Amino acid sequence: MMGLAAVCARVLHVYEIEGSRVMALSGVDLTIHSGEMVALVGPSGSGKSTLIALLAGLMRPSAGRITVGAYDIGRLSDAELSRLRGTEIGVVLQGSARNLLPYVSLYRNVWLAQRRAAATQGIELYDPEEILDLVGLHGLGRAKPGRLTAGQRQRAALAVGIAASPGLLLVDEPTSQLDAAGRADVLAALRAVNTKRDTTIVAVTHDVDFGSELGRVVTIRDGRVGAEGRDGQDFAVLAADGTVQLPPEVVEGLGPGALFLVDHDKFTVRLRPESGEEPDDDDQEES
Ligand SMILES: Nc1ncnc2c1ncn2[C@@H]1O[C@H](COP(=O)(O)OP(=O)(O)OP(=O)(O)O)[C@@H](O)[C@H]1O
Repeated sequence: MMGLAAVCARVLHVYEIEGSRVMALSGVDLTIHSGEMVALVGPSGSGKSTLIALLAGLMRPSAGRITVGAYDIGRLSDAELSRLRGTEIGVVLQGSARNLLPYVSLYRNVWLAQRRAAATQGIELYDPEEILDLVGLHGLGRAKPGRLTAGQRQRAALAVGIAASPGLLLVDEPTSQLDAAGRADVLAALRAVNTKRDTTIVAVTHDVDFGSELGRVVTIRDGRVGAEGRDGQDFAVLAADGTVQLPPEVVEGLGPGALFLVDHDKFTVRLRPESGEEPDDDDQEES
């Protein structure tokens, strides 16, 4: 299946527990293109898991819109969401054990995950051995999860996640508790899935180095898209309501109340020069 795009538009999510409300997401605007690999990073409690659960259709947003491919997640029934998760959207939960049945072989784990998709017409299924090869577990089809290293188990969890050839693969903390070699193997497996199957991949991670290896790094801060990293550079992101978050250290450096010059003709914004600072050529032209 072709990679699925995912679009979040002004997404809000509120949890209600015992009469109190927690605003977990407060206006997420994010477009993930078909075939992209994206890391979601950010401080604990910033809303990453909430966002991935919404993309997986495990919950519906309190407000705003989430589309995955042609599906509007907020408008689907529970049964439709459940079907989507077993087929077009693959989900790998945090902790490989939660994705694997311990008492059957890897081959059987992948095969069982394919059963539901097999009943849905038009989905191309690969042989479980081929899927295990893709994530670097060649020859381990007969092994049970308990015999594997932590890194191999995580890749087996990925194999189960892609068993039904999803267009979007969502992975929560794929490298937690892995050593450097295990992390490199998981990265290679994700890259193989992305390039050979064109699967769109979104991974939540606390591991910033791993995240930057995926290419596009989206920082979630206080329930919103706080920043983006691409090719080693950091970018601030304009939200649909016109706000831009800056990293806390930049806010501290500039000081609250710092002014930005808005050029309405050029649709540009830049930091107002300090008084006494030489204006640049542009400023002279304009004055
Ligand atoms: N089921 C829930 N009920 C109530 N509040 C919740 C629930 N799940 C998350 N929250 C709250 O929503 C906010 C966002 O949590 P979330 O788990 O999405 O953040 P996170 O960035 O994934 O954090 P972590 O990196 O620690 O996993 C936090 O304030 C959290 O306490």
